[in-house]
Amino acid sequence: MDNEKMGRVPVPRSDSVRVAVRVRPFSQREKNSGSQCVISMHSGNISIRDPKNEERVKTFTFDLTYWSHDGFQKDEDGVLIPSDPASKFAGQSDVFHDIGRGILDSAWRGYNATLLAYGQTGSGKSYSMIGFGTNKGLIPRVCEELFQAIEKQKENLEPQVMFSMLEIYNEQIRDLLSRTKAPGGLRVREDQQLGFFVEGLKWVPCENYAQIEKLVEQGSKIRMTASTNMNASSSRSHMLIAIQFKQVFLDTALTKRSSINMVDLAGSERQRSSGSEGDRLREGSRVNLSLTSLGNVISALADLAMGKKVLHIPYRDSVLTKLLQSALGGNSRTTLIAALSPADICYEETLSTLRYAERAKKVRNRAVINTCPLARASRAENALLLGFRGAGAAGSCDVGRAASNAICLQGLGISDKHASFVNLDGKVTVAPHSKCKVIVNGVPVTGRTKLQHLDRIILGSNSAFLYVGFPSERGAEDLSRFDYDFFQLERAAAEGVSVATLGCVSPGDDQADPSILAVFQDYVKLMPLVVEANQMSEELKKGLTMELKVKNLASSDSRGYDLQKEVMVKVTKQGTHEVWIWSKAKFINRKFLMEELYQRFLESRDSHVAQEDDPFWDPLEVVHLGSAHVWLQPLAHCMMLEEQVEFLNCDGLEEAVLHIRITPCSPEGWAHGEEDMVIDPLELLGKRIDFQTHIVRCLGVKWLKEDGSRGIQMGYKIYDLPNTLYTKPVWKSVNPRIEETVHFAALGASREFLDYLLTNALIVDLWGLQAQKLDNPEGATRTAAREAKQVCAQQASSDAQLARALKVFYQGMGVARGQLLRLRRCRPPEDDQMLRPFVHQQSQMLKDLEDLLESSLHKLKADVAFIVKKRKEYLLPSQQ
Ligand SMILES: Nc1ncnc2c1ncn2[C@@H]1O[C@H](COP(=O)(O)OP(=O)(O)OP(=O)(O)O)[C@@H](O)[C@H]1O
Repeated sequence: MDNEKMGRVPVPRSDSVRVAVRVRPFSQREKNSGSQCVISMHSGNISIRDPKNEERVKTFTFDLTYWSHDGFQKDEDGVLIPSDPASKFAGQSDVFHDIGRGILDSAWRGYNATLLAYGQTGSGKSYSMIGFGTNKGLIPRVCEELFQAIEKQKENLEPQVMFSMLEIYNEQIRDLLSRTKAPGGLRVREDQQLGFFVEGLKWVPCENYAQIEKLVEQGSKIRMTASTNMNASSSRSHMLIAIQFKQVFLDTALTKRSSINMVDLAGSERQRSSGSEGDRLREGSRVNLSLTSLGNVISALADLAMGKKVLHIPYRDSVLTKLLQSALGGNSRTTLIAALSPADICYEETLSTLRYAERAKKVRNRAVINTCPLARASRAENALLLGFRGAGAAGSCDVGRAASNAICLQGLGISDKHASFVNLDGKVTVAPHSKCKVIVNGVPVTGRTKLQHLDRIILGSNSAFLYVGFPSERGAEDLSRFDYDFFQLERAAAEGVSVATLGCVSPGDDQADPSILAVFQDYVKLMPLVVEANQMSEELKKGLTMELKVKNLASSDSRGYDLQKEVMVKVTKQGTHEVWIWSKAKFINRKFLMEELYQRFLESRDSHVAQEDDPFWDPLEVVHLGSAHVWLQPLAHCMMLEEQVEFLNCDGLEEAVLHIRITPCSPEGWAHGEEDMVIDPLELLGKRIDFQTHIVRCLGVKWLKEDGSRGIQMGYKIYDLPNTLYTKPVWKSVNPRIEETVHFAALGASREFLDYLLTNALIVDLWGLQAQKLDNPEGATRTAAREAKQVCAQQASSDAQLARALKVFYQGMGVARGQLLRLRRCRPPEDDQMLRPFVHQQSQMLKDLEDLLESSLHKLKADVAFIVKKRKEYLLPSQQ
């Protein structure tokens, strides 16, 4: 089974993107036209002078500067070398020495490494990356040295190299190792752990440099190029060569992985100078889209690194930025090489390249070593099987972290002595030690449990095993279907989460909505991560409980349409009940940082971290508890509406009840009477409509029942008014009284406004407020809190009864209002003969109305009397 999972070892600090600049020689064309060199380099600084104004010189500083403009000659092999010892000329080997070696060093150590070549067309990007003839560039040199080093490696290392090569052209991806071109190009997909990846891209396993050399040659031939006005062999496509390098250490069963990305970017020149037209214009703009997006991502990350507030990093804006997501601001050691033309005619472009490079310099990445400890788990799985084989027909073996166990297991949530397997008369059972986590076929077990052939076992957080029974029990099953996802799907099903529970298109229809399927996939992917995060929280004594939730976005649609759902993680601090809601992206990011901290803890037993850097900490935040829909239709008839509506939380359950009144009124605020009702809303067209919203109170707020020290606040937005109106915050009350009125006026009711009233609901959002509290582990305080909670719960339960009673009452009133409206609409018949049945019908309707009013009132009275009695009962003993 494939149960690999990435574990990560931290580096002490985050790395900035390393930026190198390189100036090429004049091209023949530049020489012929008598170009002037506008660039100079001195002690690591690079200066550029404006050819139109000699005085204007701009100087930049970068990590690496390469002068390849002059001072060189060819050796007998055609390799460019310095022409004399004093020359500052930097050849391909110098660039490789700094940049290429850095990439290889990162790869061997298990870091991801990315190299980007940026610059205008013809500035020397391909020369640095691929090279020409004997002047081999970085890519071939890196690959060659990688294999040279592999050959020198010790016996106990098993290296694996996979190679891929693609081109992004016109926002479409083409596999440069495949002769067949997928129509529309290959697609970029997103995976929780892998991030963005290209679906169906060919990855070729390579065993020597010659193979890679052949692949690069083959790929380069296929590479799509089109000439522009500026350079006949120019490329307006981005080429990305990726190498997956995996080292399997046979003695420790540990693997290290590194992903090396080397990107030759398309020319960075602006549209006006490329002279593209027609289809090419589209192509040009789309090439620029990727580069513009890259610039935007770099700018956003640079701002972020400078401490500026950045709401969003636009990785998703282009194919290129998606694929470079981890290279920029993520898990990668990244180098950008900015290729520069020395010529005065390229001044503007070169200056813009230097500015771009300067921004890139500020981007900070978080490169971490990628190790795969779960390779151990699969080894242990073999050991588990072998253990039984060795044990013969009967016996027992313990599994756990400690070396004394028959099967020694590493992994998150695995205790020193975790579980024992017993084979008695050919019947195998498993039993967890103490409270250790053991899950069999998706269900947690607490006692000794019999195992059947092909049972799925999860030990600790996520160490997954398949129990393969004795040969007599085995058939010709396909074991490959029991992959990691199988285990997680089973676990999700045991927790009651499936596509069906999340919502099908229609009952009995297997064809689930694709968005539901996507949410389910997210859920299954995040579920083991949440389990791990909880385990880390427990071991690091962070006291956080994380729960995976599916948020129904329909609650925020004013027309109640069934919108998409999304997963989120509810985080609760155990002692203080503080709550945070994390988006999927935030959780994944945090999980990554948690792993770093946890890894440090494992290595040094030190998990101390400053609060602001603690992935388990966040400042207190306001939590969205739920939304209530108040349908506005009565307003379109100039009718008052008074409702008790539920605030539904993300699970679709009642979070509280809102008591709201919306009253049509005069501009001075005088409530309209029944005589002002209109049958046809169009009668109001163009007229002034005034109404007042009055939020009376909130009832049975669960948020407060869980913790009486909290508060709530409500917010709502009417029609197209830009601002959300918030009620005052109210603390420590399960049934907070609000009593806030706001007057609205539509000066000339438009058809859109009337439509809004007829078809939309006012969405009132309920927000949970929380106050800073200290963890108080004292037992006495806990008991007091528990008692207070009990009283609070009792009170809350009677409040909820009251809320329910009122709700039933108001529902009755709603029906009564409808009947009244119908009565008002009835016009007496012209025909006298029909008058009697009309009167009869009217009196019947009035009678129904009277009955309804009476029974509603009677029920309310009875309910209130019951609640008052109950309240007295539970208040009395505590007063004694
Ligand atoms: N450092 C260098 N030393 C010698 N010649 C160079 C150097 N850099 C570039 N050249 C030469 O300059 C020309 C343009 O370089 P190159 O093709 O690498 O540019 P480019 O930026 O990759 O352009 P494009 O994006 O259009 O492919 C080539 O003829 C190349 O041989």
